[in-house]
Amino acid sequence: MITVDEALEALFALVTALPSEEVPLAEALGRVLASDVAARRDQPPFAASAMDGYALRNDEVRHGARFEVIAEAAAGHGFDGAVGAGQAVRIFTGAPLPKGASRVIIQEDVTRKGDGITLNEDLDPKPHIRPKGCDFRIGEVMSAPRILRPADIALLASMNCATVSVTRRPVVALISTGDELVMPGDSPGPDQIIASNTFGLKALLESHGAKARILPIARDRIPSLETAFGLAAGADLVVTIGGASVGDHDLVGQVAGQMGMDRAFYKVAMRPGKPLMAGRMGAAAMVGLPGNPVSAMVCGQVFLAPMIRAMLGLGARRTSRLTARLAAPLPPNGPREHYMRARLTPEGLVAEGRQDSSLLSVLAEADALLVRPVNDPARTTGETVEYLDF
Ligand SMILES: Nc1nc2c(c(=O)[nH]1)N[C@H]1C(S)=C(S)[C@@H](COP(=O)(O)OP(=O)(O)OC[C@H]3O[C@@H](n4cnc5c(N)ncnc54)[C@H](O)[C@@H]3O)O[C@H]1N2
Ligand code: MOO
Repeated sequence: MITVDEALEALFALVTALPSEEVPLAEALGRVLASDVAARRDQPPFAASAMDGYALRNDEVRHGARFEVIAEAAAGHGFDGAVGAGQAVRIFTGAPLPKGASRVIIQEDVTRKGDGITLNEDLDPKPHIRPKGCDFRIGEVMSAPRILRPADIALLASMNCATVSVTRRPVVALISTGDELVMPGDSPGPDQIIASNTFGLKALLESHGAKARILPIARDRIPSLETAFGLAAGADLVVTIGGASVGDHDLVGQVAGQMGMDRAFYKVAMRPGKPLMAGRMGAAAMVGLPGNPVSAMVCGQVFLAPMIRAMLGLGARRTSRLTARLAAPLPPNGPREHYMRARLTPEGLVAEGRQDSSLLSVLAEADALLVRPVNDPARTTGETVEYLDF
């Protein structure tokens, strides 16, 4: 059996960064910027007032000084003339600062009478002017790769970019296998359960930037699995769920092999998730996940999410781990890396009591996967351990 790190390296070797596509800025949230973007203008493009008030010459400012208001400058409607000695321009936030002016006095600091103003005592000392280009200069770069957040979208819009080049979303085909499965909303027979893994994995993969297609459930028969693999054509990554173990009805490896899957590995020293397989199937990468619901979700987090990030051009790196103190002791770990469902409490991390890989309710309660290294000795309360945010 190979280690988790060795499996991850083998999985990275199955994928490459995908090409880019141009999308409207309004649809770019969460996408990965594929190439650097340079600002097409200065922002602001002119020195601008930061407040509502009066623009005048700074060297004339003192308590009791009087000025004649000669014009108005508003956002979108600047004043073309110049401000001379003893003159002021009524100005509003965002308006271009008129020529000759070097300070804005906020309106709270003046007394206005007709076309004249007098400066009050205790003037706000700030100039209230935003210099041209103080936010960004023409040619300044937003660098790729980068997952676009709301603030990035706002900055790109301000740079006057209407469309943006992003990495194409990886397309993942998800195939649940098993005679016992029906879709949510169907009426299960007495021996049947609901296919939950495809839905959990679709959500997980899409939260990492993939586009996931749920294919019809494949039955535990060779022609049914062949049909499912056929329907997966065109996907960048084909993921099967279940049928990966050693039972008489576990046919995924056999059928994938007959259909040309070049196997990279089978079985990883981890818990849950041991009977994991992967390889190349034509142009696509193929990963066969174990069927137990928690095993499938943990493998999704530990293996599929990093593969998606690599395809998005974000680099081939394992999911970053955080650290926390233990709020309860742990027994020694065995020969497989153990991903334990755990809760983050104010006192620290607490592993859930029940760790059976069928228990989705325990997974949904958990907010962390506590990582126990191979043969980790017993741990006491207060020791620092690693975990994945879940
Ligand atoms: N003799 C052995 N038996 C098993 C071993 C072993 O080493 N020797 N490994 C165990 C481990 S660990 C796992 S994990 C499972 C993996 O088995 P499969 O990948 O073949 O999965 P299935 O048998 O098809 O299903 C297991 C379990 O999960 C349920 N399931 C399957 N697909 C879904 C789905 N899409 N949604 C919800 N639930 C699903 C299925 O009904 C079974 O209950 O093998 C152990 N056995
Ligand atoms: O690996 Mo199985 O995935 O332990 O339940």
